[in-house]
Parts: sequence; structure tokens; C-alpha cells
Amino acid sequence: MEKKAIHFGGGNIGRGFVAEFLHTAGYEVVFVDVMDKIIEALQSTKSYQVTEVSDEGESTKTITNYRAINSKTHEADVIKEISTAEVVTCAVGPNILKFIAPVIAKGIDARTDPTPLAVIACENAIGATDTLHGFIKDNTAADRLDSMSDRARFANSAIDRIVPAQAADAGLNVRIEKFYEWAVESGPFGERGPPKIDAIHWVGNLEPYIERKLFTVNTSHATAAYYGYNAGKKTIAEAMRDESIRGIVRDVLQETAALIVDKHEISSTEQQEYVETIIARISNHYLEDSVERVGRAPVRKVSRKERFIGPAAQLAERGGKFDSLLGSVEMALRFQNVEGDEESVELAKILKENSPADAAVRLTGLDRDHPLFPHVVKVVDGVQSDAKARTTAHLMDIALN
Ligand SMILES: NC(=O)C1=CN([C@@H]2O[C@H](COP(=O)(O)OP(=O)(O)OC[C@H]3O[C@@H](n4cnc5c(N)ncnc54)[C@H](O)[C@@H]3O)[C@@H](O)[C@H]2O)C=CC1
Ligand SMILES: O=P(O)(O)OC[C@H]1O[C@](O)(CO)[C@@H](O)[C@@H]1O
Repeated sequence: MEKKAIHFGGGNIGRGFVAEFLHTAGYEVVFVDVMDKIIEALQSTKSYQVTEVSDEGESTKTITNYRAINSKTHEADVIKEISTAEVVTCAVGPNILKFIAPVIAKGIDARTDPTPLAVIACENAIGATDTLHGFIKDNTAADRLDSMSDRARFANSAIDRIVPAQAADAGLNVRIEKFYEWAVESGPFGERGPPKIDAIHWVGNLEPYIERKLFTVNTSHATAAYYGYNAGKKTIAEAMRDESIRGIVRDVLQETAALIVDKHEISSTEQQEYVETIIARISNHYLEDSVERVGRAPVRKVSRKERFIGPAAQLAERGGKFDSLLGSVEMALRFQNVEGDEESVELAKILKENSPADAAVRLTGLDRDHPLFPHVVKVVDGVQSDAKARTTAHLMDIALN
């Protein structure tokens, strides 16, 4: 029988990365999404194209052998598919995991296949599969929990490929960078071993991979996005052409490199080479990547385990330098009320309605006695004071005219 993988989220990374590699590995891919437009497009086509863009030119692959189900309207079909699949992946965004968990839980519960399902969340977050697993357990009957590992195994992953927003007329086709990295824990699959997916680099310990990726790629990318946005730049490539922003990105990466080299078995030479690769990748002018896309969801991005506070907190605990990271936090806090980004509206509200210390707790989740906390409060205070000064100036303007 043909191998089958169920993938939640038919968006950019879903179509342009996960499905591409599942397809190459010989899987039939069943996309699950809640967006009618994406589902209808996937149901009414037999193929779409993934085009890699780099200095070396363009190369296109055709993806076929897929189906699509709308989980909003056809939940029972999704459950049935999961009950007979080998793999479930998702790329829906870390905040959506709780919404896809109930249907996955039902699909897992309905399994009779002796080989456990492999569940791999492909989100930009530390321990995203563990988070999903937690929600799945919450949606499983208590008397079925002990035997769940007979029906499913859960492996965390680190996923890296820049897939910008696509042109309005692109349809299902995706333009992406050539570079990719997909590291997944092998341990959860035990003696039976993980599924055969050649693009995956199976690793015993994921922490060095996910921390190196999140605290280098995503820290630098988001730094360029927030500084770029506040300087009126349109794209990441444009921000990176600005010498001062490029210098700041390098300063931030020096701080995270110190942590990565100190904490993991990665030499400073190796980390420096990685940094150079990442700077070249995020400067790629072949990808039209807007500062708004890369800066999206600022509340998530300033949270405790994420790309700025995560490394800054660890550096503060180790007596390291973290002031450039605080600069990125400040710029992230200034990413407010951006059109189409709900979290940027929520961020503005939190900053308006709370004292500096309370806003710092709500946004970063840092304990008040953490060594980083007073530094973050100072940054929050500065951003709030600027906002108040701008409001006062605006009101005076209205009164005078
Ligand atoms: N775009 C990129 O360069 C990269 C993105 N990622 C991660 O991949 C994830 C997805 O990112 P993108 O593909 O860029 O976003 P996207 O917005 O293009 O795709 C997300 C998809 O999830 C779908 N979705 C939302 N709620 C759903 C639900 N309840 N059930 C099923 N589908 C649902 C959306 O309709 C959309 O099609 C995020 O966690 C992101 O951090 C990771 C590495 C690179
Ligand atoms: O939703 P997030 O965390 O911004 O995830 C997407 C990010 O991941 C990256 O692909 C890096 O792997 C960036 O291109 C992109 O900004």
C-alpha cells in the first residue's frame, strides 16, 4: 500500500517545504486546512510548482500525488485519514496547535495499525511537537493515555527555509530559497526507527540544532525586520543593505554566538561560518520578503523561550552581554498596529494599559527576580514614554489648529 502523510496547514512552508520533501520521499500527501480558497485550489489541481531561487538561478520541482480536506467541514474524513497514515506533520503557526490537536487526538485514538504514527510539528518554536502532544493528551480519554505510545510517537523538529509571502497571482506555486535544514529527534521512534524521509536529518539531541537555528536565523531575521520596519524599509533585503542595520544584526549575532558556542559543542569557527551563511541568506535580494511578514506576531516573538528573550535570559544568567538583543526587543515593541497583524494591535494595547513592570511580565514571561527583568522593564518604559509623548504632541497639535 502507498505511504500516506497528513499535513496540517497548506500555506507557504506546508506546500513549499514539508509537502515537497514528503512527496520526494514517496508519500501521498493529504493537506488539511481551514481556508476554503487553499482547499479548493488543492482539490482542483493535480500539481503545483516549487521554484528555488538563488544566485545560481532558478530550479523548479513539480509536486503531485496530493489530496486536500477542509477540517472545518469534514472533520470525520480527517480522523479517518489519520487513523491509516504513517506520518502527521503541521505548519500552522505555534498558536494554532491547540486547535488542530482535538482532531489529531481522535485520529490517533482510532488507529489499529501496529506501527505508531509519527507526529512532527514543523513550527518555528522550541518543543512545538511537545506542545502539540500536550494538547493531544488533553483531548484523549484518561484510560487511553497509557497506551498512546503504541499508536503514536512524537518528535520535535527544527525547520529552516525562507518562504516569503507569494505573489497574488501565484496560485499554489511557491518561490523559495534553495537552502533548507530539517532536523528531527530520532529517539522517540525507539528500536523501530524513524520513518524514511531523506530530507530529514535525524538527531539524538535536538537542542543544539533548534537553539542555533532559532537564535541565529530567526533572531537576525527578526532584528532586520523590526529595525527595517521602524526605519521605513519595505523588504528585508533593503534593510540589510543599510550599513547601520547590517552592523546591528552582526552585533546581535555576536551575542547569540557567544551563548551557542559556550553552551553547545559548536566551535566559534563553525558558528562564525554559520552566521555568514545566515547573513547571506537573509540578504538574498531574489526573495521579495517584506519586513511585515518577517516581523509578524511580535507578542509571540518577545515571549520567554523565543528568539530575543530566550538567548538574552540565558546570557544574563551566565554573566554575558545582551544589550544588542535588548535593542531588538525595543524595536519589536515598536512594531505596533501593523495592518493585518492582530498581535501588533494586542501589543499596543498591552503597552498602553499596563505599568512597565506588568507589561514586561505579560509580554516576556520573565520572573520579576530574573537578572534580565530590570533591563527589559527599562526598555518597556522607554517605548511607553515615547508613545505617551507622541500622543501629547498629537493632542497639542489638534488643540492649536
Ligand atoms: N515561511 C517561512 O519561511 C517559515 C515558516 N515556518 C513556520 O511554519 C509555520 C507556518 O508558516 P507559513 O507557512 O509561513 O504560514 P502560512 O500562513 O503561509 O501558512 C499557515 C497555514 O495554516 C493554515 N491554518 C490555520 N489554522 C489552521 C487550522 N486550524 N487547521 C489547519 N490549517 C490551519 C492557514 O490557513 C495557512 O494555510 C509557522 O509556525 C512558521 O513559524 C518555519 C520555517 C520557515
Ligand atoms: O512565524 P515566524 O516565526 O516568523 O516563522 C517564519 C520565519 O522562519 C524563517 O523561515 C526562518 O527559517 C524566516 O524566514 C521566517 O521569518
